[in-house]
Amino acid sequence: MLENNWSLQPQDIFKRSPIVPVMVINKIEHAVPLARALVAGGISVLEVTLRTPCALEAITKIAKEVPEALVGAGTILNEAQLDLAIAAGAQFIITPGATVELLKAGMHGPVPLIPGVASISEVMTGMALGYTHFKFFPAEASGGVDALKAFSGPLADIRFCPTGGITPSSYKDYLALKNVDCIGGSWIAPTDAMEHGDWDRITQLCKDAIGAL
Ligand SMILES: O=C(O)C(=O)C[C@H](O)[C@H](O)COP(=O)(O)O
Repeated sequence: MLENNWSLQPQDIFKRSPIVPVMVINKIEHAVPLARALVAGGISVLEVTLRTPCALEAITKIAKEVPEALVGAGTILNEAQLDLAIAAGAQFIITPGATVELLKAGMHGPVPLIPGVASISEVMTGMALGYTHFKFFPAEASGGVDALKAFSGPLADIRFCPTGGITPSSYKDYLALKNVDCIGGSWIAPTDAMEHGDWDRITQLCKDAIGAL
């Protein structure tokens, strides 16, 4: 098992916010207002997906201009992207799946990596390398709440952040599970609200979601 030398530990991320917005930022000018709207609504762990050309720049800007948030990079598929995200200022890394190469690189990196898994075997591969906190992805399509309940038997000490297909009507069911600390979702940062600059709507979505817990 490898030892990590991370600047913070995965539990610091998992325990900080029950909801992690999965952010797809199409325009760089949306990055900071979006981050501020989420923070104003009580959500301060932010995952910026590396799915758009301005994602890395968005991470850099949010890290500099919204210091009250923890900003991480999502959709990291390989070591090259891992290095770019860290250089951009990502404070944590989330991957949709996990290769052994990426798991090893993440363990040697300066910030925590949360590997994506969809099966017990994938968790076991991560555990063998020292990982204890995982993204369960795609959560709904991989068995959802029932799968995570089943995981808690053999994988008693492992924590999950389910993501993928989670909605305002299902997120509480996931958060009620004993092996779940937080969930990821895109509904909290809708593209149309960003396009219209409707930051108040995003803040309200956060307040509603957090307030209902
Ligand atoms: O790109 C990634 O690495 C991802 O993490 C994918 C996202 O987790 C899902 O797209 C979540 O989106 P929703 O299902 O709309 O909540």
